[in-house]
Amino acid sequence: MATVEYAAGSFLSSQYIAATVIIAIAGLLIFRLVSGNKQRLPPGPRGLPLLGHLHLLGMYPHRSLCTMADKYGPIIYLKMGSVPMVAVSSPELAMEVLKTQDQHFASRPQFVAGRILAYENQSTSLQPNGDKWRFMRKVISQELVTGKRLEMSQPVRAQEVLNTMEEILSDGQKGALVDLDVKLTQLVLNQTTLFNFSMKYYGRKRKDKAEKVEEFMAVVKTLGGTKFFLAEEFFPYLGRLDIGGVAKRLRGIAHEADNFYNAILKSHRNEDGSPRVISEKDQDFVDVLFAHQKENKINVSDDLIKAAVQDVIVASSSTSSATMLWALAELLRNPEVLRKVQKELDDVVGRERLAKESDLRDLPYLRCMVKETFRLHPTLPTLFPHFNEAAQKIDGYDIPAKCLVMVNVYSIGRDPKLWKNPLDFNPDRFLNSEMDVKGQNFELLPFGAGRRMCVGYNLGLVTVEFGLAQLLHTCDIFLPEGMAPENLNMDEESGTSVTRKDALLVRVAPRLPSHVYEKAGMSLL
Ligand code: HEM
Repeated sequence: MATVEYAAGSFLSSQYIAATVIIAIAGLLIFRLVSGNKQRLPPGPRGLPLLGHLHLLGMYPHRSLCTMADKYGPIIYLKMGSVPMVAVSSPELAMEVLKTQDQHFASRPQFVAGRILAYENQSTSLQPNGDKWRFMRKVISQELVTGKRLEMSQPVRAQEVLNTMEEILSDGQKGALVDLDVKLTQLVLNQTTLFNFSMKYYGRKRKDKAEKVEEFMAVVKTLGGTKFFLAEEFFPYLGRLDIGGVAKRLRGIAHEADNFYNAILKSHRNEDGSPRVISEKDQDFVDVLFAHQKENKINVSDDLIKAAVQDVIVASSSTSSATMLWALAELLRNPEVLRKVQKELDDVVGRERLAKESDLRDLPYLRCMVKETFRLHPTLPTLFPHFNEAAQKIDGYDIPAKCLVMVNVYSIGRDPKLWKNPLDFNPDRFLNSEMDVKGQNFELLPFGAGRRMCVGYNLGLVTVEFGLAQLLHTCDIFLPEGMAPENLNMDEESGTSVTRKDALLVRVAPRLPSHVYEKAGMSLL
């Protein structure tokens, strides 16, 4: 009897357990169903179990999101593995995210790649919304890229542009095809590193101050080309597996970069470790940050300084040079526009002197051409991901907490409802328009808008506009012999920013009388 009782008891007990499990699963499903019904998520395509919609983004997420927007509308909900993502692609919804609800969406997701490469996400662009981020933005906007500082650093920028034009023209005179990709990338990197820590790395006339040029070039290239999405960003439980050894590789790069920044910090310190004494006008970004470290109002660690310096190098260099290269490629494909830009330069600057930054205000067509480039080729086509800590609503839809929010400025720039013949490169569309790129017009947002807007947009803009003005004024550029404009490859390469896939190789000839170059100290051979 006891045995039967025991057996029955045991039987009942396993029935009980099975029932409990079934009820639990059913309860969970019902809860999910009910709570899922309660939430009104934005529309979007059907995802796969576990993977969500990751497989739909492909190599060029901005373009895939643009195609999805055509089907599902200007707000889409996706799952990246276990991470929710919302993409908006209309000026109205961009305004909602970046202006009306700016305070809710002004944070950043904490990327695993950023933890490895950017000193625990301490760079300005990856910091979450908080005191340190506000501090860094304030230092950059009030001490690094103020109108006064930009004016003070103008001769340095101008000299670098001149050196680059001299190299381009010299190479062109030798009959070689000139790789504008290399020349303009090096130009912007020189300008950026001079601005950040008073050293430059490239060119015939470099002061031989900087060491390990190749290593530096490799690090910047790798950082610029890194896609910030590792598998473990979206599948946290895969973290320890490090599939493909990506995290290990990133740690190697981070180590190299760290050695490099340590040397820079050391060069800005005295033997005893105190910051070097230098007049205010000669201070670079590292000096400015050391001064704040000394004040000790907020914990400005060496890591924070290194993260900030690296951020400005990566954020400013790849974006500015890529924009110039897109502009030049469009001009080569649209010779009529090129002729108009050069005619304006001849009318305003003439052929008896070189252009100056102060000429830019009198070159409206050139500035329209730059806007048109930003419209068709925003180098950060979905901005950096925005992030909301708490659940919010956009356009009546529920946005879950901790969601990646992407603003697809690429889609907006090519929307036929907003732009006539959107795929044409036509700067004239901006001629009688008040629209600018400074975050007030949500149809055109190459620098974003609101609290997270690019903090160096004024420097970025002048770098691009002046670099192009000087290049197009001093040089005639042509496609390689026999290449038709429509055959110039416009494919994209997607990394931290979207650049041209192919190098831009051109033939170059001087446009100005030789005495103008001589007077400027340029030797063309
Ligand atoms: C043509 C050149 C440039 C373009 C197109 C560009 C574009 C952008 C964009 C789209 C963002 C993200 C905005 C968002 O997430 O909402 C950004 C952020 C940023 N940019 Fe730029 N940028 C350029 C040049 C520069 C320069 C010269 C600097 C140097 C001071 C700079 C420093 C930064 C920083 C630090 C951030 C992060 C801001 C934050 O998260 O608070 N950028 N940039």
